[in-house]
Amino acid sequence: MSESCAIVVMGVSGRMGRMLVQTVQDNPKTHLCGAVERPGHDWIGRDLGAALGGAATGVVVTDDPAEALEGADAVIDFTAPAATVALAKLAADKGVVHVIGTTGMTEADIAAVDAVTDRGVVVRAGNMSLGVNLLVQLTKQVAAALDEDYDIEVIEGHHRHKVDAPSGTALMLGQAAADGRGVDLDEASDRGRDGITGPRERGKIGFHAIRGGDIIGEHDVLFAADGERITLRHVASDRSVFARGAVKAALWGRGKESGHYSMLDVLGLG
Ligand SMILES: NC(=O)C1=CN([C@@H]2O[C@H](COP(=O)(O)OP(=O)(O)OC[C@H]3O[C@@H](n4cnc5c(N)ncnc54)[C@H](OP(=O)(O)O)[C@@H]3O)[C@@H](O)[C@H]2O)C=CC1
Ligand SMILES: O=C(O)C1=N[C@H](C(=O)O)C[C@H](O)C1
Repeated sequence: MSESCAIVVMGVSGRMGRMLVQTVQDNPKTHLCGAVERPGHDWIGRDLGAALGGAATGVVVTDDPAEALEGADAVIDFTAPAATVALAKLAADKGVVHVIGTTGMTEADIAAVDAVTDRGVVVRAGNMSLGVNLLVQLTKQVAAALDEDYDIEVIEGHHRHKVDAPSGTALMLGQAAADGRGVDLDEASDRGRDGITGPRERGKIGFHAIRGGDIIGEHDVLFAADGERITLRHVASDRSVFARGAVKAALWGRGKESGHYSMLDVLGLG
């Protein structure tokens, strides 16, 4: 294993892709060895540095993940579910750690990723920031301490370009609340009320999504009872928190036994 971790960034022109390039380049323990965009993208065949409007990096953007993964230690993937599912098999077959930040994945998508973890190392989380992963643990603790007199609502806000709801983070927080309370999230979920909904059903975990402007990512978990409310809140003010977590996951995953890991494993919070 070489000293510096060789990392490929998938979806390199995206909001997270650009932030990941900078974070990988700034980290003394990592270097960028590949950059991938979807077929037809106008960056294909160009030097990544030049495409980003700076100095040449020697890394040429490709639409062929197999080519990019040659000699890589890890690939960091914040793209879209179909791209992530296809990449999971390739990364596992090539022995490359697959760090997945992509959200909006269906149960079938997650099962497809899970299927490669007999031979591949996957680290997947709907949010890679330290703060949110701590909030997940706090949410579980608070939900375990309170009974159903405390109504739980997860409220999230993101930029206008986000395509999935509830956010991956909201689902992590909802799962933590359900785990703390000892209930099944699928049965307890109440998503996006609208119309004559009737009174709130006891024990439900509500989800609400705000979309607007350039909000990077805001999550509240509300515990509301008669006479008092508790709100647990995380606000991301810079995408670097996600990128730093992803790079940490790539470094952590090197040399690990095959398996499907989360950021709680990486951060030692599991
Ligand atoms: N887990 C976490 O901590 C975080 C997760 N996310 C998640 O990451 C994902 C990306 O977010 P964001 O960066 O804002 O989105 P963007 O749309 O800005 O970026 C996604 C990039 O992936 C590219 N892409 C899509 N399909 C492919 C493919 N087959 N091969 C290569 N590249 C592809 C897109 O290209 P094109 O636009 O040309 O299709 C785009 O450049 C979302 O699911 C988001 O929820 C975001 C932040 C933090
Ligand atoms: O799409 C985003 O931007 C983000 N997505 C993740 C999510 O779905 O929770 C994480 C972060 O909140 C930003």
